[in-house]
Amino acid sequence: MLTEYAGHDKAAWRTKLADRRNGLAEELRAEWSDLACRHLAQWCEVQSCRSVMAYVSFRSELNINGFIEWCWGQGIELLLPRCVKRDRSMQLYSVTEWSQLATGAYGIREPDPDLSALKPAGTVPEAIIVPGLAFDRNGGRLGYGGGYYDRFAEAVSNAGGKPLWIGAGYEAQVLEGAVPSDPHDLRLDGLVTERQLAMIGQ
Ligand SMILES: Nc1nc2c(c(=O)[nH]1)N(C=O)[C@@H](CNc1ccc(C(=O)N[C@@H](CCC(=O)O)C(=O)O)cc1)CN2
Ligand SMILES: Nc1ncnc2c1ncn2[C@@H]1O[C@H](COP(=O)(O)OP(=O)(O)OP(=O)(O)O)[C@@H](O)[C@H]1O
Repeated sequence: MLTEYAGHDKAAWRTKLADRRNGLAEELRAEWSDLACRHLAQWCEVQSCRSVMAYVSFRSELNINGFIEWCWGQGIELLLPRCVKRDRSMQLYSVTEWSQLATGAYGIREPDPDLSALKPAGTVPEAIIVPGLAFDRNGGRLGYGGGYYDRFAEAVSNAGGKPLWIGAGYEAQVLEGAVPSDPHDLRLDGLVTERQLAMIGQ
């Protein structure tokens, strides 16, 4: 039952799921990350994507750096978020090389505002690749609890945008049941793992 996960229980889930992800061997994480990057690139090619919002992995997250570099090679506009802690919003920057990043909020490598181009508020990428602690097969996602992506999804929706939201993680992060979910939580359109990129409900 979804209600049994409501509210503060998410915290216990986060600890358990972070431990599980941290326990995956580094070598396997690298191998799985490479496979997922290939699925992402292939999917972008089929979609003829011209702009993608990605993330720079931290801790033991699925590393999509290979995909980011593939986008650069293809001339696909690559957007990365910068956290604004004050109101827990995210601003988008267009990034063309790693040297434009600097260590930012939470120790995550983010666009350096002096070295990258800020996109106007309301910019809507065609696809948004979303990190997380856990996912389910119906578009549910559990993040770190900052609500950054949930707020961003609301802003995108208010701007009238309809991007494709693609969760990214290892198969080991995909729960067979439903992840704890609240009404404000972002729903994903697809999920990429080392196994495949699958659209939800297909
Ligand atoms: N690579 C990457 N970038 C991302 C995210 C992400 O999950 N992965 N985010 C996705 O939202 C945003 C950052 N959100 C974060 C929110 C909380 C914590 C964090 O360290 N939380 C503490 C516990 C709570 C606290 O101290 O405030 C922790 O986990 O120890 C980290 C990132 C934006 N950028
Ligand atoms: N659109 C929103 N507007 C205002 N507050 C929000 C919004 N979405 C989420 N929040 C708040 O943000 C907090 C964190 O939400 P939640 O626990 O769902 O985070 P999460 O999705 O796991 O984290 P993240 O998106 O950062 O990875 C909650 O207190 C929630 O009420």
